[in-house]
Amino acid sequence: MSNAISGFSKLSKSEKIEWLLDTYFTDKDIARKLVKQYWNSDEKLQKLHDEFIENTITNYYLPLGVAPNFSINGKLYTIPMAIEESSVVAAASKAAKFWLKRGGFKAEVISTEKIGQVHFTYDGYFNDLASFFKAVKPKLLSSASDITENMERRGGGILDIELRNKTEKLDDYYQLHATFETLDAMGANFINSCLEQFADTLKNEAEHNLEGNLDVVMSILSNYVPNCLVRAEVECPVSELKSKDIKNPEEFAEKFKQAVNIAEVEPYRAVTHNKGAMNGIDAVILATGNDFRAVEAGVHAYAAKDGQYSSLTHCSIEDGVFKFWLEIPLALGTVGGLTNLHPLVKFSLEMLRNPSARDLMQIVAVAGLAQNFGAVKSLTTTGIQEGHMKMHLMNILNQLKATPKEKVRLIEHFKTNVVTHGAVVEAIKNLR
Ligand SMILES: CC(C)(COP(=O)([O-])OP(=O)([O-])OC[C@H]1O[C@@H](n2cnc3c(N)ncnc32)[C@H](O)[C@@H]1OP(=O)([O-])[O-])[C@@H](O)C(=O)NCCC(=O)NCCSC(=O)C[C@@](C)(O)CC(=O)[O-]
Ligand SMILES: NC(=O)C1=CN([C@@H]2O[C@H](COP(=O)(O)OP(=O)(O)OC[C@H]3O[C@@H](n4cnc5c(N)ncnc54)[C@H](O)[C@@H]3O)[C@@H](O)[C@H]2O)C=CC1
Repeated sequence: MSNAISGFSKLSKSEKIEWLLDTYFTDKDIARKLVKQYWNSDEKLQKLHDEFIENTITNYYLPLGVAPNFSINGKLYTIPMAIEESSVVAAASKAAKFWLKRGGFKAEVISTEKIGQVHFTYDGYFNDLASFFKAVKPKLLSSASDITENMERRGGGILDIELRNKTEKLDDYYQLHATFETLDAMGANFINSCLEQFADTLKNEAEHNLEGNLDVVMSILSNYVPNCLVRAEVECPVSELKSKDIKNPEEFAEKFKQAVNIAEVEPYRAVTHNKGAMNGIDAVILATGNDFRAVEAGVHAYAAKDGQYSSLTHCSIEDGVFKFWLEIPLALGTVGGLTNLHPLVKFSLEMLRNPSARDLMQIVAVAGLAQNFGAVKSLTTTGIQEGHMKMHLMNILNQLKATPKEKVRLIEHFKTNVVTHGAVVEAIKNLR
């Protein structure tokens, strides 16, 4: 415990860095130089980034790539993607180009309801609590009117509050289960403020008008939003699947469907299958300044909604038509959070023509579907390594500190040779 420190948060940025260097690094000059190398030379811009979180010491770069040629409901988009993994942007771009010639992507928002809960305990009779809730519900709603005024003016606000009896799961456990429409905001802060107000009102009213003890445990939105759903899909006649990598479209369609069916019934495969979709989803979520932890948690809960973790995408072949679709819950914002603060987020949103939250839900779902299509297409044709390792080659060359000249020679060499880590090591050895 000799590294424990009290009052770290109160130190200045430089003091924090010096403490880190003294405590953990052998070559402090190199470590200090690295940390400072990532500072933006524009001090105002750096300060903006410093203030996003706490104890900031420097910036952590992720590449921002773009995938062009996405036709979504007849409109063309170039989709921004912030991600560290090679081949994801290439796969998205390739899938976009593939479907551009086959009718493009269709997407629709099914619902936009957000959820929040006040979790509380009550040791009296349920019937008493139910009558009390009925009487107090208008007060719960009106007590939050200061918070909801602006949202209501925009057409959103609180949709409903229900009392839920959870005592079969846990002694004395009840909830106020509230639903919200938060329009272009993800809504976490709005919902949490409403919930905390409900909790105060509930507690105060219970003290005077309810027999027994009512205790509020916590008030928080849920990141599980099964009624904030978006669907994206592609379809075309099986015969039109024919392309550079698909010589026999009927065989491809059957095998692709089989791969999706496997992910529907086999959790080990479903997790990896969905990871492929999340490659696209997370990259757009990050580029547009949304909360990827919230999205990840909610999407995976949805994938397990029927009691077993399963595929987020589905496939059918009916009457010679291949159809592939994805349905996911997404609580996104195009206002609030980081969206109006991070200059690259603003840039990304402008590139997407300043979408509403509903538009962004569709774009993100399409990115997920495209990514999953690209991965499963590779898996069921060439195998994943061929394309992925082709894209990963530059990372291996950089790891091996290849010179610019060596890179040119080896990129040429691997146009006709299979990329594996061993093969690249061998080839660079032969050159040197
Ligand atoms: C990697 C490709 C696209 C190569 O595919 P290819 O056929 O070698 O590409 P190409 O050189 O013929 O180019 C065709 C198009 O692909 C795109 N493309 C091609 N190269 C680039 C590039 N350098 N930069 C940007 N875009 C690129 C681009 O759209 C290009 O068109 P163009 O721009 O020339 O008009 C293909 O093999 C592929 O889609 N592979 C799938 C890769 C993948 O899914 N990667 C994710 C990481 S693996 C993983 O995490 C998930 C997984 C697989 O486990 C999920 C699962 O199991 O389901
Ligand atoms: N469990 C979770 O997911 C939690 C997430 N968070 C964080 O909360 C943030 C998101 O919260 P928000 O309340 O969305 O952001 P926010 O607190 O920045 O509020 C956005 C506000 O924008 C205003 N607004 C302007 N135009 C609007 C429009 N057209 N539609 C809707 N609202 C409009 C509204 O007053 C709205 O409340 C994210 O950064 C997230 O990481 C915070 C707590 C918990």
